[in-house]
Amino acid sequence: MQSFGEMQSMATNIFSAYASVAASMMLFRSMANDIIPQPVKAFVCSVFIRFFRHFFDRFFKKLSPHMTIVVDENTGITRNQIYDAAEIYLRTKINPDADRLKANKSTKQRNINLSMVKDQEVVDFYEGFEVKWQFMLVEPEGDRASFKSEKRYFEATFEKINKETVVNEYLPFVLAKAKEIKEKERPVKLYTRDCPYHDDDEGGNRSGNWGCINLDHPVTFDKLAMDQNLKGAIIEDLDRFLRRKDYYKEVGKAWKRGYLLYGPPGTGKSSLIAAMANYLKFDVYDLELSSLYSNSELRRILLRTNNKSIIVIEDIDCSAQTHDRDREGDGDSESDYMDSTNNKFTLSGLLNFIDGLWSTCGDGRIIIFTTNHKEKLDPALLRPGRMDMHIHMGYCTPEGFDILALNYLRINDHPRLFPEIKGLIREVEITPAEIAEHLMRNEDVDLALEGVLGLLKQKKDEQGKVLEGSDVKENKNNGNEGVQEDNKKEKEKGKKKGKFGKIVTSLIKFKRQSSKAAIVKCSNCEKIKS
Ligand SMILES: Nc1ncnc2c1ncn2[C@@H]1O[C@H](COP(=O)(O)OP(=O)(O)OP(=O)(O)O)[C@@H](O)[C@H]1O
Repeated sequence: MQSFGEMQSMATNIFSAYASVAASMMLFRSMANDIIPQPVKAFVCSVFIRFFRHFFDRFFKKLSPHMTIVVDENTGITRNQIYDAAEIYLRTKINPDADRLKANKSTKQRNINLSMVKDQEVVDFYEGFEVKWQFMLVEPEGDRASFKSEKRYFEATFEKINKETVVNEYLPFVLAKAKEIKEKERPVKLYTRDCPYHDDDEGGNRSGNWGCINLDHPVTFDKLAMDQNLKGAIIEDLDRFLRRKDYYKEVGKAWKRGYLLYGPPGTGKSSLIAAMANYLKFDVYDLELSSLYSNSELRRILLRTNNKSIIVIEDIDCSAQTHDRDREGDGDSESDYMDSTNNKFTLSGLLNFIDGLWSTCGDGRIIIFTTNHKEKLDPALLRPGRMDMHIHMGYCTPEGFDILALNYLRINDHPRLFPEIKGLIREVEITPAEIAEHLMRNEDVDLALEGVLGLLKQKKDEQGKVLEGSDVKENKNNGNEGVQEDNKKEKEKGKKKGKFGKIVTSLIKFKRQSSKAAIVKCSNCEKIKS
């Protein structure tokens, strides 16, 4: 056992040793402070801190059941498709109660998009597991910060056991969903050969012969004044067409559909095409047959159309090439019009393309012919299987008038004037276009309706005189019979270009006068764009 004196001297030794170590440390520290420059000290410290952080991270992450996938905005110099897709897809998953969001809209976009702000989290569920997305933004630091762009990326965190599902199923699902959303938001385009330029053509048609503008046509099926059953049948047909993409492939048929729209001018054929385009979100190609010189040109032009599009050939009866059959051959059979050299444009060239060549290229095409005179059309065009649906657009009916009154005057009824107007509509032939025009003439409901009434009375007088001594046709909407009065034919003479073409022309004019205010006439409204 140690004596008290020995213990005392040991403590003294320990204290003196501690004092000398402390003194040396202080001396060393003050020397280091004087000798080692500040940046070197900062560097040594940061190395230590990084080393320990890395060590701890690795240790604790080994125990974590989660993993994180980083989705950078760019991969090298190109954009990362997954980043773009995640940005679009996650917009639909943002918590509606979020306190802070970003609002974006480019000149090309129609709507304002809300997106995530820095560090914001969005939780998504896929196949029963959770994927937590976080938007990260790193601002550049240092002297040259203003020359560098910020770094943006997403972090997707989920349980490690779901790694395979996330990579092989979830991320492809996000890509597909984003594509779908983009398709829906994309404005429908109107392509025409008259248009000299493209409005944001992402479809890759830049090298083709088509120019395009946005089809800002507000018409939808519910705004169309036409037989409700027919309208329902068209929508059903379009839905079936969209649904059966794989079916067409299975039975070895091209995924295409043909419609023939016929009826007097002003009954809504062009409006129906615009409604179909808006419903399907298909672009429209307005093909002017009179501008074509050969079958090969036609083929080249049609091959440069995008998938999922509507090709419109208006007023097919007015096209000299398609009804002047004598020039093409001498008989009735289609083969008579074959032009083996492909040096001129022929009806058979068009029909062959619709039937055959087209099948080998492209997907999701709708071809629409319009005519005011179905009876004038070449029987080859009407052959079963060529045009899948023949749609008659007739004169206005009382039910059609209800839709027009709701569209233009926002009224469902008018006890004083509706019964008289509807009674006259049953008696006279009047187009929805004529009624629409009169409904738009006055903001005052009574005055607008009285205008329509006056027009109907005037029409009744005129038609009464023309039909003097002859029976009034019982069913004016029955097929094309109602179109055949001579006075109407006269009126339609010289009308070579449909309203659809006129809309194209006015839209192009508007684009050219971008600095001035231009008035663009739409289907059912006068829109002032500036
Ligand atoms: N059925 C309808 N429903 C609603 N509006 C219509 C209808 N028919 C015509 N209109 C109105 O009349 C205008 C002209 O109609 P539209 O150009 O669609 O007729 P169309 O049958 O194609 O005529 P055309 O044979 O002269 O090209 C449209 O912009 C629309 O405002």
